[in-house]
Amino acid sequence: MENHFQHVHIKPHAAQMDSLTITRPDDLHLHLRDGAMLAAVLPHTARQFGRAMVMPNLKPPVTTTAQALAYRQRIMAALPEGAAFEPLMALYLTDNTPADEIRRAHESGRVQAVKLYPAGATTHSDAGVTDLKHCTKALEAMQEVGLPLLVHGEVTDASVDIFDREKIFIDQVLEPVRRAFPALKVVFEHITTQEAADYVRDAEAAPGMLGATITAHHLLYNRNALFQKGLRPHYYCLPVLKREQHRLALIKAATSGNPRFFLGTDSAPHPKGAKEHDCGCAGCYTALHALELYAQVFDGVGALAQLEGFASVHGATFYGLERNPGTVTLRREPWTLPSELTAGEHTLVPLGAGEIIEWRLS
Ligand SMILES: NC(=O)N[C@@H](CC(=O)O)C(=O)O
Ligand SMILES: [Zn+2]
Ligand SMILES: [Zn+2]
Repeated sequence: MENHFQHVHIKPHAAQMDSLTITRPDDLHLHLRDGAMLAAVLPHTARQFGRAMVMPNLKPPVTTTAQALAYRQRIMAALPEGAAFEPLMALYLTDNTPADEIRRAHESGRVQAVKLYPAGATTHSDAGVTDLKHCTKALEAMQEVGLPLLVHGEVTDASVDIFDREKIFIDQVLEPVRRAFPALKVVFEHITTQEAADYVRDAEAAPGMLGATITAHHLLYNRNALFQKGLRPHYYCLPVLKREQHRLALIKAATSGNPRFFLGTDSAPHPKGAKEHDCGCAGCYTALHALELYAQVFDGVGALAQLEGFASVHGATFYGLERNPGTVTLRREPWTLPSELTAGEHTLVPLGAGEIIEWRLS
């Protein structure tokens, strides 16, 4: 059982389902990168998902509508022939984002969100926001035109323990910004703690005003995965994996049917050499097998019936989008995940490399 997603407790259920067909899903938090990496990873996402919210933390970051539209064109050009996939674009918020840029983004019809990276919080966040007080005009404009704020929800204060950064972000940043801008739509991205799940579930918010994405890796693993018989860089992401108690709270949230919770893989490709390094990059590569990983989790708690809402309905509704046309089918058909993949001149190691996964996309 060693290499077999041992953290998911399989519940016996009355009628075992061996196949599941759902509306084509959306990945509402995704890193596609650029150039050869984009070309290598995009087909994995386009095979499964109808749309994805593409993160703007390129180097340099996507801070203007013009840059977002140009990036969108590069993504469209990298799509495999005949793929029906639509990238949803996000702007990277900085201390200097003018309100006019927000209006241009909205008017383009192609930019669906604005992303807050607290400066220094994660990969390519150095150009991020040092203090939200610099962003008042931009946030007012977002509130006015209805562009959601997506947050990497961690404080960066060096005195705050890395495992507490998300919990403290709720009180220090998230709740104050939601109070100051009551008509701002907010997505708490890649939540990792019980506190975040409880906050999103319980906060007072009209329908469509507050959401959260949950990754497959935070549903599958607790922080022990980082230290399983040695240091495991491919399980290192931000926010970092947490205790089992938190993983269980996330599973509860994701499988609850609550429309505030939806799928966002945070698939974040980094070349193998940049992960297996003395200062390894944060990010797990899950685009290859994203939907299958989520199916594994939902099946593990007997909640496959909730997968379609989480993966294909709640996120689309939040963003005011129609559901995707078409369906995807998953079958119970165990297969072994590849130990690595070629991505142009680079190698990628997918999450759970070498492990057996129960579900397979047809
Ligand atoms: N999640 C990660 O660990 N890394 C992401 C950035 C992010 O989403 O915070 C990346 O771009 O590599
Ligand atoms: Zn992030
Ligand atoms: Zn991310």
